[in-house]
Amino acid sequence: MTNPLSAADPRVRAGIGSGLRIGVLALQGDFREHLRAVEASGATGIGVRRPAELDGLDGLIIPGGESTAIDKLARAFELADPLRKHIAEGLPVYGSCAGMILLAHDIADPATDLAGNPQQTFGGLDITVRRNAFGRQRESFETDLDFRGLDFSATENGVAPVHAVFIRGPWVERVGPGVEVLAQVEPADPAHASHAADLQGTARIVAVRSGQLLATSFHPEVTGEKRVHELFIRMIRGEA
Ligand SMILES: NC(=O)CC[C@H](N)C(=O)O
Repeated sequence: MTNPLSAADPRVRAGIGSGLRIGVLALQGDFREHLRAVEASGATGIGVRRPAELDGLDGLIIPGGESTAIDKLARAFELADPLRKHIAEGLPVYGSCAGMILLAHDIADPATDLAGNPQQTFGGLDITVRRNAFGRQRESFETDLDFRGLDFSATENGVAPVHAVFIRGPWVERVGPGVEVLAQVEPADPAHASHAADLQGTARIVAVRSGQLLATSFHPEVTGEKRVHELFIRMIRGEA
């Protein structure tokens, strides 16, 4: 439980991320949008392409994009193993979409390369994800979600509505012990269908947290939604 910052708190005036160094893995995908969101919070945003750039970070964001490409590039740039080490040592990490896939322990349907080797992840989050899960016909859609822990004015883990944009996003098929579910897409009531996802009547998990790791299937960085990055910053600060 956290207390909302009072208006007198210098962090409110300076931006809640002020004084933090937050890296964004900048190999492929929409890292520029995340860097913008980080800078908007008052933190210093650092594009990470080399292992040495992981040192001294307060947190790291793995952006949306293509998880197979980010995996290959991370290995080619010799970032994958140092990143696994930092995650194991407790570096706070937020992954959106492809970033969620890269934080997952398991992929239900991993892509394989030409030699038949399955794509790899950095891991850290005890979840199984399914890629491109929301149906072939209309893989991208928008919907409103109830997101736990975003209403910082509430005393207990306040739920707040979030407008979420999904772009060929994954869903979470399994959560291990200690993984908290923060948001799900509910099957649309056909009378009030607000999204095109074919959920076959089953709610699907699209946001999770475990310790210092946060992941969403959707992209707050493209809608100007600041509260998910704010939650991540509060996690870094030990306030959420
Ligand atoms: N917008 C995204 O990040 C899409 C993720 C992509 N479908 C993947 O498997 O990596």
